[in-house]
Amino acid sequence: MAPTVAEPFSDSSALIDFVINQGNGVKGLSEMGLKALPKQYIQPLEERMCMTNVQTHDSIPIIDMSNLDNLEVTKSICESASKWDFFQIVNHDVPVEVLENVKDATYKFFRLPAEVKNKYSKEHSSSNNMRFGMSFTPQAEKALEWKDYLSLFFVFEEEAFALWPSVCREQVLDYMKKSEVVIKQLLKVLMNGLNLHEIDETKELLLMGSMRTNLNYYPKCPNPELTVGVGQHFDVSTLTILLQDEIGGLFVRRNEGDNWIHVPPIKGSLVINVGDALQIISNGKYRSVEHRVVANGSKNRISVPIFVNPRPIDMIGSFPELIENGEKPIYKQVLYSDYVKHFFRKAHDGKKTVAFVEL
Ligand SMILES: COc1cc(/C=C/C(=O)SCCNC(=O)CCNC(=O)[C@H](O)C(C)(C)COP(=O)(O)OP(=O)(O)OC[C@H]2O[C@@H](n3cnc4c(N)ncnc43)[C@H](O)[C@@H]2OP(=O)(O)O)ccc1O
Ligand SMILES: O=C(O)CCC(=O)C(=O)O
Ligand SMILES: [Fe+2]
Repeated sequence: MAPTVAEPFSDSSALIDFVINQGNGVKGLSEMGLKALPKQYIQPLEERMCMTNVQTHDSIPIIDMSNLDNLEVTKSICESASKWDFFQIVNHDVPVEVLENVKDATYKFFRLPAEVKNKYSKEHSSSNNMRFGMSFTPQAEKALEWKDYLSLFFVFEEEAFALWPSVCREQVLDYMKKSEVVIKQLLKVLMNGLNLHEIDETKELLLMGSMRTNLNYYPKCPNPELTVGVGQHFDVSTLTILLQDEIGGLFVRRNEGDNWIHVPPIKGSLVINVGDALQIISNGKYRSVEHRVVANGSKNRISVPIFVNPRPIDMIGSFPELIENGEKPIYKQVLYSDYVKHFFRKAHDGKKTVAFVEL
């Protein structure tokens, strides 16, 4: 009789226990040297990336931020945001050293023992503002995503210094602080592009009143073509500022049915995308854009998005100044935390969360 290959886990609950409850994550699974992808991660065909749907002759814009006083530059930011919704910036004000430090800190966090990382899980975290987890919303997903993350919601510095993991807190705080300058520049340019020249305190809070930084870790995967790193989704932020490493694997598409476009890693660049909150605030003039991450068969990948958001307590809706004469608001007013909870309640299914507030 042919020898049988021993399954590493007796059943599904043993795998969930190892990955989620004990905090080993998919990183723990990957490091076991599995020869095949566990069935819990096998995505239905429609969720997998099909390489024949990738467009190779187009690329997203790359904007040099070194001369923001130049009208051509601000025009290209607004055009990139409204035509592409996704672009990369280079020569921005976030020092390369800050970016390298936060990438190193991400590796340091994920290399911690499972029991240390698990102190930040939903069940054990001392604050709702820090969460170590796997996949996106495992309780709602038919198939899990091949990703671990640490999510850090910034409330104030004292809390971050007291509670965030010591291996990454200073680096994340520095990355957020330095990025804030760039975020303000981008939002100012984008609002100017819609003829809104005065961003008062109330508007600034609606545009960038809260920030969440996620550290994403996508371990190498035995059968990358059968699963996803992150499924097709739209961010719920106003803007997302994303630092990716040199591995690649992030894809975007503007419209359902379009081919996917790869976002190539460029050293020192930051990837910018519009999220749902800016779509709502601008009454659809800037649009959030669908994106996804594929799994990788030979390399681990990390990324560090900063989600720039309204505050959870804010009611959001289109800015009256951005609704031109005769135009009607497309979206209902919504409490931002209700919007985000709605996003987190359902799996990544490629459906637009913004439909939740369409009038
Ligand atoms: C993880 O993989 C991801 C994540 C993403 C994220 C994309 C974004 O655009 S994130 C930007 C989100 N915006 C904000 O965080 C700012 C506003 N924040 C809030 O409104 C609140 O902090 C809150 C997120 C709604 C949490 O409020 P709270 O009152 O504490 O509500 P809970 O009951 O604790 O949570 C509700 C529900 O959401 C789940 N959840 C909460 N935080 C996270 C998190 N950081 N990551 C994942 N899931 C989270 C929580 O489990 C609750 O679900 P239950 O089923 O347990 O009820 C894009 C792509 C990815 O793959
Ligand atoms: O890892 C990436 O490149 C993108 C991650 C992402 O889309 C997200 O965390 O919302
Ligand atoms: Fe995203």
